[in-house]
Parts: sequence; C-alpha cells; structure tokens
Amino acid sequence: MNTNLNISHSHEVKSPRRLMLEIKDLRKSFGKNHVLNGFHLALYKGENLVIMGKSGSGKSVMIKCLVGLLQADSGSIKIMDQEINTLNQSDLDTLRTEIGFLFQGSALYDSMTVRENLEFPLRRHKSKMDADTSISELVNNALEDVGLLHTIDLMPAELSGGMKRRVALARTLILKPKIILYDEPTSGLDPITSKEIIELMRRIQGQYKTSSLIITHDIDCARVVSERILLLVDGINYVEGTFAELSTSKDPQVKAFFK
Ligand SMILES: Nc1ncnc2c1ncn2[C@@H]1O[C@H](COP(=O)(O)OP(=O)(O)OP(=O)(O)O)[C@@H](O)[C@H]1O
Repeated sequence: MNTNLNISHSHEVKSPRRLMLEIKDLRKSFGKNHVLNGFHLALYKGENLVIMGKSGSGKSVMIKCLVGLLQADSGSIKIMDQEINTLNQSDLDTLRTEIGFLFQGSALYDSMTVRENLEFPLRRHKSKMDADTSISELVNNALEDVGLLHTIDLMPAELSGGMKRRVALARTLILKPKIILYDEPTSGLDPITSKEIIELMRRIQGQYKTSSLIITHDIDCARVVSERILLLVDGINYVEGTFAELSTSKDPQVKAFFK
C-alpha cells in the first residue's frame, strides 16, 4: 500500500453513521492465483462507495463472495451487523432481500412484459409487500421513479439498452432494498444514456435512502455518484478517498485511472 498519499484508508474512516456493510480481511484464491488478499471495506448508511480496479484485480470475485455465489477462504462479511457466515439459509435469504443488484447480466425476462418482469420479484418475496399497497401500485410507482411508466405493457425486445437497464433498476427498487450493488452500471451504453443512468443512480440514492457499492471503470460515473472511491490493486485496498482527492493524486497507480 502506498504510504505517501495523504488519503484516508477505509479502516481509518470514523463516522457516527450506521454501518450497512463491513468486509474484513477477505481472502480468496483459486489454486495459486491469490485473488483477494485481505480486502476490507465499510459502507455507511446513505453513501455511494465506488470500487475501481484494473481488470482482473478481484472486484467481481469480491462481489460474488458478498452475494454468496463464491465462498471466501477466510475473512468476515457483515451485512447490517449480521455475519453472513453464521446465518442459516432462511435467515440469509431474508437478509438478501435487503440487497438489490444491478449487474450487467441482470437481464429482463424476454418472454414477459415490463409489468410482469416487475411483478416477478414481488410474488417471490411477498413478505416485502406492505398490506396496504397493491402489486400494480408498486409496479407503477417503481416504473414512474425511473421515468418509464409508459413502457409498462411493452416487451423487453421493444426497449433500448438504456431503457432495459432502467427497467432492471425499477425491478430492483420494487423490493425497497437498503443496499444496492451495481456492477458496471453504464457499460455498453452511449455517453448520453450513461449520463441518464448516472443521474438516476443519484436520484434513487436520495429518494430511497439507499447505500450503494458501485463497481465501475466509468470516470464520469465515479465523479457524479461517489461519496468515496476505493481503489483495489491485486486484491487488496490500495487507497481510498473522494473523487477530488484521488483524481489529483500524483501516485502513478492512481493517476492511471483518472486520465
Ligand atoms: N471461478 C473462478 N475460478 C478460477 N479463477 C477465477 C474464478 N473467478 C475469477 N477468477 C480469477 O480471479 C481473478 C479476478 O477476477 P475478477 O473477475 O474478480 O476481476 P475483475 O476485477 O472483476 O475484472 P473486470 O474489471 O475485468 O471485470 C482473475 O484472475 C480471474 O481469472
């Protein structure tokens, strides 16, 4: 880790705000490939934390450990004070409903209309529904929040790439997650559509009071959405700071990301 930088590291961050997500000393190897080498992070209530790192630096492996798609070799992952390794399957499933995902692969179901795509998670997680609000009201509200109410009866094939991503975000929001994980939310989109998604992410943060972990290579996205940025190098925290701090860093490893 570079010690010349006058930038805070995640374990030094002191905040009275609630910790939504805490990862400590996370390690994961595939044979001799040591991908995560003691990674740590703290995500506080209401903040957007951007994770940047070169291709192959372990970002996706970290997210997969977080959502249970991969088992870490060691380390601790706490979601809203609950250590996920100690939970039984049913408690883990309940906890996971507090987390929304917007992954590159989180595609819509092609054979369902937009409305049906949004109804799907609600039918699976009835416990997340408040008794006074009907399914159709929730679907309408979520679509309205992403500006796409008019697409409710369309099929995914009739939507543009940006619209699909916004509908996928509405599908995530419908369960009112406390934490949202975004993996490359603007990848593959043109600059104007990317800007719309980035602005939407900011608006959602304010409106839904979510805390988000955002993996991105998109500098505009990092600049607009982040309260803090964490740079991952070789599976361990390299440096952490605000966009203004990191983008003016003299460290060549950091500068490389902000060209
Ligand atoms: N299931 C797996 N089995 C073996 N090796 C894996 C597996 N998943 C990831 N790896 C290895 O872990 C390393 C980190 O991969 P990871 O996908 O986390 O990188 P990344 O930082 O997300 O990259 P990118 O920005 O390109 O998405 C790579 O060397 C990759 O080959």
